[in-house]
Amino acid sequence: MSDKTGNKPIDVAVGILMKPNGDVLLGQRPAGKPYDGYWEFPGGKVETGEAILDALKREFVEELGVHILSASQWCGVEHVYEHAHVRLHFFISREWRGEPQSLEGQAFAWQGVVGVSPLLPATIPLLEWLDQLRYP
Ligand SMILES: Nc1nc2c([nH]c(=O)n2[C@H]2C[C@H](O)[C@@H](COP(=O)(O)OP(=O)(O)OP(=O)(O)O)O2)c(=O)[nH]1
Repeated sequence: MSDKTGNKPIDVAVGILMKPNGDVLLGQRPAGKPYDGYWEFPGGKVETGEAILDALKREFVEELGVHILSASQWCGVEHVYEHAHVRLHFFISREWRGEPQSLEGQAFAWQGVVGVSPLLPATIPLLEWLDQLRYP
């Protein structure tokens, strides 16, 4: 659905790398992007004609040098920011190759109970759902 300004949502592929102990990887948005300094799960915009899972894999290679081997689609969240109307497609991956590297100069952190802040507003509700999944 378009928002009240008539803008179509932008699809964003987002990945939650999850270790066997439940720890998940978060990254900090680099300077120059909207909401720089905020924490998020790694990912980025889906390009025209690109499958969402392909976008996820591409973003992880570009940002972190990580090759996602498998990922399952988890949930979708739509959010209207002042800079964009986004439709976030969250995936959970437990299988990847490579250690995350900071290829875009961003900080990242493995977290159990998430303690980094601030988080992107649309991502905040996900944490409670994620904890229900990780710590039933
Ligand atoms: N990666 C990611 N993006 C999120 C999350 N939560 C959330 O609201 N977003 C929003 C912020 C941005 O508006 C959008 C992602 O776009 P982006 O600008 O980071 O994507 P990109 O890396 O493709 O950027 P660029 O090519 O335009 O530089 O999704 C999240 O947890 N992870």
